[in-house]
Amino acid sequence: MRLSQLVKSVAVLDMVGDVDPDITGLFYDSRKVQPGGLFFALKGVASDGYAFIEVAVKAGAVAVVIEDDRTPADIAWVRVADGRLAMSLMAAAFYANPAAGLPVVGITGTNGKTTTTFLLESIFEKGGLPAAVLGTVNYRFGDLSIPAPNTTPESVDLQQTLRKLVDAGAKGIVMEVSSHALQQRRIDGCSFNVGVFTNLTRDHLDYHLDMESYLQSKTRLFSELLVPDEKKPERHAVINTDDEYGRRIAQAAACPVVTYGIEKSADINAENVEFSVSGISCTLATPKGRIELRSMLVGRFNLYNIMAAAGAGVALGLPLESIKEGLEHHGQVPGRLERVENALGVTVLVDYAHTGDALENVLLTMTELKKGRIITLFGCGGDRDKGKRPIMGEIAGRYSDLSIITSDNPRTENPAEIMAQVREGIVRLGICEYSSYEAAIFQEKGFVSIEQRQDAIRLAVKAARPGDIVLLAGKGHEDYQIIGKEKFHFDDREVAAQACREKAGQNQ
Ligand SMILES: CC(=O)N[C@H]1[C@@H](OP(=O)(O)OP(=O)(O)OC[C@H]2O[C@@H](n3ccc(=O)[nH]c3=O)[C@H](O)[C@@H]2O)O[C@H](CO)[C@@H](O)[C@@H]1O[C@H](C)C(=O)N[C@@H](C)C(=O)N[C@H](CCC(=O)O)C(=O)O
Ligand SMILES: Nc1ncnc2c1ncn2[C@@H]1O[C@H](COP(=O)(O)OP(=O)(O)OP(=O)(O)O)[C@@H](O)[C@H]1O
Ligand SMILES: N[C@H](CCC[C@H](N)C(=O)O)C(=O)O
Ligand SMILES: [Mg+2]
Repeated sequence: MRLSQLVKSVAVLDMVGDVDPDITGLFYDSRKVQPGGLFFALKGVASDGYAFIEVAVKAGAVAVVIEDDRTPADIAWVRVADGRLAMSLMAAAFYANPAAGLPVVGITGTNGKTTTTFLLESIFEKGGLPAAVLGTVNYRFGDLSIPAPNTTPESVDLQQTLRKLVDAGAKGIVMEVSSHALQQRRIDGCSFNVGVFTNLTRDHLDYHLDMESYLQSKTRLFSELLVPDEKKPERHAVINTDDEYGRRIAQAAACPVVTYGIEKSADINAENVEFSVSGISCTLATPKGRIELRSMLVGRFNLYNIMAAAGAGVALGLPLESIKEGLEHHGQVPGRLERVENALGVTVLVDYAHTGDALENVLLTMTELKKGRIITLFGCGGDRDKGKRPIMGEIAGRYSDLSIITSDNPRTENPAEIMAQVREGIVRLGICEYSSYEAAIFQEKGFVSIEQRQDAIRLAVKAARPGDIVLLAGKGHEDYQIIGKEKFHFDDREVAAQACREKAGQNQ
């Protein structure tokens, strides 16, 4: 595609170059530029992309997009006010707007996005619209599964992936929209039909700095990206109005809002709710009618996810029967309260709770359902929000009989320091600290710190008695551990299964 054609999709401030090069690819990282590429020189947190123009040109870039007053020599360039926005719009144009003609649902919020995408994928399927799904676990459609380095990919990768999945036959798109993606305009080239808000609680304050800024980035989806237009005149916001931030977002929405909630009266409410170890049964009252539902998902927080998915289905005008079937017959959401089968009589669950709110919700559910004791193992990721560490420590300590602090993905931080910050939260409860030997035979409420996650999981299994719940939190579906800048294979489910087999073998 010619550069002049590509720039039609953006507001150009200035443009220089005697030729109109044919652009064969879009790149935002000089290290990945291919000959014929258009390079976007973006100002980032860690570096300024302008500094890499020379490298990009050497690698074959034929034009650059810049967002400041400097002017590169000997290369065609385009100046725009916001490079990331321009990149999103150009990427959509370059890949022939894969999302334009399809129903597209974007889900945002601190917790519950991945779970809700799985429910919606199932609803779309039952409604005869097999959907492409992009989120934390992977980017997928049918047999195609692409690894997901980020929950929401950078705009160029997003549009390229959507093109691939739509060409493979996807009839709808369901995607998680992270606050980073909203802030960085990764999704501005996508035309959404429905936006879903799940909830907002503390996370990512390393990046957003405070809750107001975090809220503002989430709000963009509803106030700026769901404005009805001639291409998509029917757009809807589906919002959890039990959440105080949800109520504020509903007021800022640029399109009709479908509200849902358990506590407050909303367009979608749940009646006759029964929670048990085997799932949730309830009647969903929706503007289109009632749905009698039996879900295999466990816990009150999952009822919110069910209502979010039902709300999106209703907003899209899908038949109630498809919504019911989709919600009742979906696969296991990987690493979300995923059971590790064992012969010990212990309920071993792997879960992705990596925020205080998620951990509290899961532990409240466990507290309601428990027959024995609760053993919780978790850590906190490095190079991420430090403030949530003691909060998570305190929550684990409050609800668990034994808390095991361990390493998550330490990244470039020292795991022992991260664990010490988690420990501060538990210590303030005055709970007894055990050695690993004492923890294995614990009688009283206590906690222990074990840095190697594998050893920590073995200890959790060793300490468990029949009837106990072992919750392995924070890494969910992840099959790796990031230490320094390297990724090593690590899967809580595999390690726990092995530990259970070993213990069962010793018991015989
Ligand atoms: C904090 C954050 O979101 N950072 C993203 C951001 O980086 P940045 O703007 O700071 O980039 P930078 O490193 O300063 O570099 C500036 C520019 O120079 C370029 N560059 C850099 C070096 C070089 O040699 N050549 C070159 O061209 C970079 O590619 C970039 O375009 O833009 C980069 C390019 O798109 C992203 O790769 C990067 O994501 C990093 C890897 C990341 O870890 N992001 C996480 C926090 C994230 O996005 N998470 C969310 C939420 C997860 C959830 O809770 O579900 C997600 O959607 O996954
Ligand atoms: N609606 C909810 N409210 C609070 N906690 C939830 C909710 N749904 C799930 N959780 C908890 O949060 C964890 C993460 O859930 P899920 O992966 O669905 O969220 P997410 O928003 O996709 O997270 P991420 O930001 O990491 O992508 C779950 O493992 C569970 O512990
Ligand atoms: N998408 C989340 C995942 C956190 C998972 C946890 N295991 C960690 O590495 O911190 C994030 O980037 O904050
Ligand atoms: Mg997710």
